[in-house]
Amino acid sequence: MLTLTDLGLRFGGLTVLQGLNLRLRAGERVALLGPSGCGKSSVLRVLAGLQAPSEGRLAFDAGYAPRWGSVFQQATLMPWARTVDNVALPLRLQGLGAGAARERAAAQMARVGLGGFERAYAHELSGGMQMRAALARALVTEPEALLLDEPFGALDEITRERLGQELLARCAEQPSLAVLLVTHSVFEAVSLADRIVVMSPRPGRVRAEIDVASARSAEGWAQSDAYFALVRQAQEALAAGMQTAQGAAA
Ligand SMILES: Nc1ncnc2c1ncn2[C@@H]1O[C@H](COP(=O)(O)OP(=O)(O)OP(=O)(O)O)[C@@H](O)[C@H]1O
Repeated sequence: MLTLTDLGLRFGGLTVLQGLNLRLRAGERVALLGPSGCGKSSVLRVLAGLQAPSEGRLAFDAGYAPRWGSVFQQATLMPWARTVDNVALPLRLQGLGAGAARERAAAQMARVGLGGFERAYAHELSGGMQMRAALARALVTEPEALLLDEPFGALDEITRERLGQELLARCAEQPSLAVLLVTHSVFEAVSLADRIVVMSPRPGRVRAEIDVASARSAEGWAQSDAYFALVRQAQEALAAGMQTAQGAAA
């Protein structure tokens, strides 16, 4: 779907990303894992076109227009608008009429388990429901890929787990949907991703790639030995990156 080659990003004297290479294929879920401040969100902002890279190249494969849906840690719903109008916003921005946009937004809300809450305001929804609304808003334009920046980070453990499983179910329904997920949780990465990209501390580059898809089992994955082996592998890759950085700074 897309390739990032030798991506570099600088803000004044601060080098955030350097020589970062990343490939995302259609239908693939990739988790970006790395220490705080290593530039994970910056990678997403470059992909979403919100941030111009200082160097390197972003190339889309033939046939793919860069159509993204994004969800961030905060649901960022407009507090004065009903949920259906929040979800309909990207369609309205594309020029769709209010009636048609609301109809598609309501259908999308039903798909994420928010049927019946179309007229609710954000303060009437729980944190998990607000995140569902943000997911519906990201999916309402039927994007080819989702950019998820710690979307479940502010939720309680059970809601987080449930929304993760719902995301997997959604991906199974739409097999071509690609997902790039920024997370701090190695458990979440191994639970949800096909491939984990571990970044080094700033300047961020790819330190290790861990293949999850070929080890994943359909049943009881999160209780399996293979799951815990991959969790350990991801933890070790993260820790090794930190040690290298501390060594370099010493
Ligand atoms: N617009 C900006 N101007 C200046 N510095 C910036 C800008 N955007 C990001 N940075 C800096 O780039 C670095 C990486 O930020 P980024 O948010 O991408 O990291 P992250 O890995 O997502 O962090 P976290 O895991 O804590 O969310 C940080 O030091 C941040 O202060």
